[in-house]
Amino acid sequence: MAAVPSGGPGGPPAPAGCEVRAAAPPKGFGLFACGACPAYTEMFTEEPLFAMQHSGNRRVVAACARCCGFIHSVPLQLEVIFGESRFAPLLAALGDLPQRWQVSAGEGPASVVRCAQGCGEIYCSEACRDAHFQQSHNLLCVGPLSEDHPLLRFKYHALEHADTLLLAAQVFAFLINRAKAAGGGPEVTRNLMQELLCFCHAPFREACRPPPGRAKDAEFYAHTDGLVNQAAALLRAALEPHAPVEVGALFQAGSAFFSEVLGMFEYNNIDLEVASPMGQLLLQRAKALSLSDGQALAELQQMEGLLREKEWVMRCVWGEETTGIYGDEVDEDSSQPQEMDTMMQAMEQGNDEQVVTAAMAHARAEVAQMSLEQLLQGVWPSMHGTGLFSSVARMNHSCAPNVKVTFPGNSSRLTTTSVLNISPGDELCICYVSQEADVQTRRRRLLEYGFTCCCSRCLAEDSTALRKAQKRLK
Ligand SMILES: C[S@@+](CC[C@H](N)C(=O)[O-])C[C@H]1O[C@@H](n2cnc3c(N)ncnc32)[C@H](O)[C@@H]1O
Repeated sequence: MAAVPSGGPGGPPAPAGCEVRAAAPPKGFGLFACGACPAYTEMFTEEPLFAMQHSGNRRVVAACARCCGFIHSVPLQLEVIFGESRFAPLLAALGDLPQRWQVSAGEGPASVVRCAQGCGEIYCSEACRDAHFQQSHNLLCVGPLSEDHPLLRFKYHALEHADTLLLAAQVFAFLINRAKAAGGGPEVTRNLMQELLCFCHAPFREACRPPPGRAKDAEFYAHTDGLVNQAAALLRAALEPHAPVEVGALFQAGSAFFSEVLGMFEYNNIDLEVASPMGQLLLQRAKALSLSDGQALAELQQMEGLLREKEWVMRCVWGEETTGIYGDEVDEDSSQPQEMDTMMQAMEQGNDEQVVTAAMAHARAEVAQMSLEQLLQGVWPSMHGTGLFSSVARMNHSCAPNVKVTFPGNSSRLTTTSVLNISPGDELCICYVSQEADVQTRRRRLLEYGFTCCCSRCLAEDSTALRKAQKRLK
């Protein structure tokens, strides 16, 4: 595979009050504060360059394909969570309650905008639909295509292997659209590729992590190379008829640039998490219902039945695919998603049916014990996805960070907030992993970003651990 130079300066300008410059080796570039900023102050907000909802999360949340916000439709959100046919009677029994809950919450009537070409993508507004179409969807919509079209085959390949292949396709479609808007041609395309390469640090084979227990051996490299080459060939075949010259430039070095873009999403991605409005909406409605009114009581009972079923679904069907929290990243103390994964795996493999049935019955019994108040406080699934943000992509890691990233609105727009007092010239750092984890766990997880953390907290905790171990040996 031909080499593609990557990393380095460039990219979009830094947000006001910040600058991108070289950080202390071996960190590469970093984002630095130009002025002082007191702790717990909002610093800047940022839209992603590229973002998408995890494909597994689409099973429980109806989110806008462009802004990743929850679609404003209580009926649709319930249809998605209770999508299996066994829940059809439950939804039918609700009648028009979901629409009434929507309106009573002051949300206005439910509104879902669909892709005009019938591919199934949904949006929160026409503005989002049109912007998405202009950015990349015009080249990636599968609505009008036949089953054997390379784009459909690419999408099946991506769904089977990695969501980030779909994000890489967004990047390629975006670059083609931008190149054409700027007059087109190989030179324009190469310049745009160069802008993106400042966020790339390694090809996919280097940046990706193997499944648990699997070494990065020759067989693993052959497997990942094969996966990337196959995806690149399908994407090239799908895009080439639209823009042969620009696509020629994107694939000039075979699948090398595609692989760099995939590697970029391994090292640079930010986990998107947008909280569900459903819990709050139903809580408000429940508070508004007067218990003295017979009709209101009936509505409350229906709501209670629905919430009980939702709790059961969440206990039985939630796994890492839907939460977007994968393997190692699950906090040691939150065992639920892992339990559910084990259960789902057992179900999928068709073995140990009794264990699964017993676990589901156990979940049912637990949920039956919950009071209405507990049910109303229960968590609804969040939108989980992945995004690339140009400024945050320049922020290095610290185990004692001075900045945190949140998604306070109903969209993928992130907000950065200082968590310590910041002085002019300070490097702005976030924590890439769980701050609560011990030094060994943090180091292991950070290896997935291609480095060993040597921050002062790690060094202090490491030497304490070493001293304790030495004492035990004495
Ligand atoms: C999101 S990027 C951060 C910006 C990057 N340094 C640059 O030059 O564009 C993540 C990459 O930065 C490097 N990095 C981040 N924090 C680091 C740290 N504390 N020590 C060493 N390298 C770090 C690693 O190469 C990591 O894969």
